[in-house]
Amino acid sequence: EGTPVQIDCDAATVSYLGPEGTYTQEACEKFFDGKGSYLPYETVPKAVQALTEGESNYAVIPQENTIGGAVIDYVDTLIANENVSVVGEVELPISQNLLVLPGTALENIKTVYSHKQGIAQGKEWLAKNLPNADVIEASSTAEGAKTVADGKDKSCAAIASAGCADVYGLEILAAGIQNNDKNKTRFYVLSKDVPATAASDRLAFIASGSAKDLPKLTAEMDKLGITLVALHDRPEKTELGNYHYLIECSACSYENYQKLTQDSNFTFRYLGSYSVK
Ligand SMILES: O=C(O)C(=O)Cc1ccccc1
Repeated sequence: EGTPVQIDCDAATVSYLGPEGTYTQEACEKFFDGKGSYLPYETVPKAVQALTEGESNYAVIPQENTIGGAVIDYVDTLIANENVSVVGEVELPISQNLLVLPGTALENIKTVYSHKQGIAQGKEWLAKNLPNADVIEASSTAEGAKTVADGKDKSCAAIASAGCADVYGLEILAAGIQNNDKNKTRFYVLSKDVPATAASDRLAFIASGSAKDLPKLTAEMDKLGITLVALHDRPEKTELGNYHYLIECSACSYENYQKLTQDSNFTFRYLGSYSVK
């Protein structure tokens, strides 16, 4: 029942947060089986803009991390781009590393670069091992690694993937420095296609309106046997107490989603029904 997600990996042109070596690139390769072509962009909004303007036919964006939580800027990007749908999800285990120029010792390091999520994930390790280092936010983990490589300054290090060591000619000074061994990031695969409705692993939508209407919605979900997987609130920017709720569920048919929308004070935007890789 309903339209399923259809993806031709060979024909996929995928925009993502670059440069080469980001975790998002790993997510792209996992989802599209290493097929298709990948176009790196400086920021997530630019990668999504590439999709909406037709430079790519998919965009992959980080959405939530075990340690850092929702990447709120990227949730906002999804909310702001009203004509994109979610066609897939990737869950990627994340292991963080401290990358340096070859021959750098821990004592040399004064500055550490990473993406906001990489900084959150390495926080405990940094507090213990480099308590006096300045931590500087980069647009991505790979951008931080590239900054260290290009700068040729042995007082600098980056928190990034092991793959970035190869890409940028850096050395792994410490491996597995994330605070938690179960560290994972969830990524969304976006498209401009009409959202699929056939039953799948997950179903996502945005409910916009007042917080006071949320208990009724979740009670209704419970009654229909729908499992809540994640719920993120972002301000609707109208008045305090009004939100866009990004809601992801499992065990939810499109028919049951439609039941939720009936007789509710929220405004709904359906994002799609899709599988998790
Ligand atoms: O900066 C990256 O490599 C990203 O893809 C964003 C990110 C950063 C840290 C963990 C997961 C995703």
